[in-house]
Amino acid sequence: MMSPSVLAAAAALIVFILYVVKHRQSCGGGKLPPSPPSLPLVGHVHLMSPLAHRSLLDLQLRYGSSGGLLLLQLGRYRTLVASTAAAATDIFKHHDVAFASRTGGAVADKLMYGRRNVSFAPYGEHWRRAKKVAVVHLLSPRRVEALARVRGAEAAALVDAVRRAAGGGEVAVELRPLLVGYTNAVVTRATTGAAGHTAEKLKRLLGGSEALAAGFQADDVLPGAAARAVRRATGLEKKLDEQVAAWDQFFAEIMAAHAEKGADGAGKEEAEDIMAVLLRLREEGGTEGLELTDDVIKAIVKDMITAATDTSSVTIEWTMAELAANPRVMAKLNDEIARVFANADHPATIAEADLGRMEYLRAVLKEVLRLHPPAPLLVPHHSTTPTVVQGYEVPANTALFINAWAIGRDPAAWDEPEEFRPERFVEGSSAGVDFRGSDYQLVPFGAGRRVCPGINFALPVVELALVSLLHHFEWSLPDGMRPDDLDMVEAPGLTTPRRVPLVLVPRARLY
Ligand code: HEM
Repeated sequence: MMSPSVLAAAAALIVFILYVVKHRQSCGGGKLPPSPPSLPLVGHVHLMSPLAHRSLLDLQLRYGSSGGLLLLQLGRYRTLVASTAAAATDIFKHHDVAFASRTGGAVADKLMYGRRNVSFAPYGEHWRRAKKVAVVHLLSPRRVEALARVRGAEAAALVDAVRRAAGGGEVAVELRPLLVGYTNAVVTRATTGAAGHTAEKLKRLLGGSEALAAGFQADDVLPGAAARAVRRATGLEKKLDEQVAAWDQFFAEIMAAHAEKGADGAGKEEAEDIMAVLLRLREEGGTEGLELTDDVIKAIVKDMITAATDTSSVTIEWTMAELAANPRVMAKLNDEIARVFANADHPATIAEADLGRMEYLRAVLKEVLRLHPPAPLLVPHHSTTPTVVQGYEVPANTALFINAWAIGRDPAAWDEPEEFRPERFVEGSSAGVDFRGSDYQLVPFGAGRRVCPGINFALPVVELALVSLLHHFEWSLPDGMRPDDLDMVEAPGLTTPRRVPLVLVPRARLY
């Protein structure tokens, strides 16, 4: 007798063949963007390595159009890949609405309450309202400003954690757990108002979800019912259900705690966390037309937590790595920090207002995000109408990868793109280029309608941690290691930390 998993795989294959035949028939007859040779059924999946952004740049260079477009069949998704600043410019300037939706799937549905969050929501009224709530009420400059005390306290805790890890001597320290601890603590406090035990719980939940979302899934290759059969047969469905239940329980407890606090929070709007703001908006009716059910509130808070935590810690780790790899830049940034502090009222404490006076710090951060965008393919977009991009027809229902990692290395947009040189943002042809979505050669936060709404939240979190680490410690490579020895390759995933966690030696500075 056949085992359930063999039966499921056979059923999946049949459904998949039917799906591919139907799908291929639905493509129009215009001039499509160029594609590499494909295999029956799998399309181009076999050409992808786990580091998709790197495979996609290789494929672009071999098979792509001169403008930077490539069309692939990745499992069940016909996928347009944009790998140059010119291609990104055309898409964001002229076809933003057409590509403003997201690819979906049962896993995203399950993990995000039927995609009723912001980042995975299909383009439409729910997304529009939820994003407005996020921009106007949750991540506004005023609310970000109100979290300054939280950031200050957690940055001080990060410095203490480094001191403890170094044990008072000059000991090599692995930075990642400390940085994840820092961003996790800031984000937990900002979203739920809780700390300590709650932050630990959240860290475990985030770890579990990441493992489930990593790599190519049955969902990416097979249509609905077949993918579900494979998930069931492989035990993934059960793990997913357990994860979903654990997150839901977590949020139910946080909501209950907020309800208990009740009117205590009223009148103290400035100190409100994101969950509290959403509950208040529901109460007051100022929800921009968004129906804020319990599930929608949970979906949005979960979205903020998952979008904010790893992206920020990954950025800080890459920055410290580039500084260790480029001692000249490290020394210049240290000088800037020392100069600003020498003129500050309290030279030992860091005021966020001082960050705005650190022009070179911002240039360093731009250079890091150019070479190491934490989400190298952004979040995949999806087209809802047919379009013509750079003269090529792109049918509706096409996924879109904007390869921000490749665009940051586009030789038509950047002088000596592989060189780490923050000065390019201060003088020369790239001076003034910013990452907020209007300069399409630098899109670590995306651009257009789907641009990241968390930029203002992320910048002080990242910059305050960096300045704290550099102001309180001198950093060097472990004994015997030279800057060129640092491995600068990413680990696979939707967000890409360093493949090799960064280990550096801190030496406390005395003030
Ligand atoms: C260094 C930190 C961060 C980076 C590099 C980053 C990057 C991104 C990218 C690439 C996207 C997708 C853009 C696109 O699809 O075109 C995105 C979307 C999003 N980000 Fe961020 N992000 C960061 C921090 C944050 C923070 C702190 C928050 C919230 C507190 C946040 C909330 C979101 C949300 C809600 C979306 C979905 C927007 C939509 O689909 O309309 N992000 N982010």
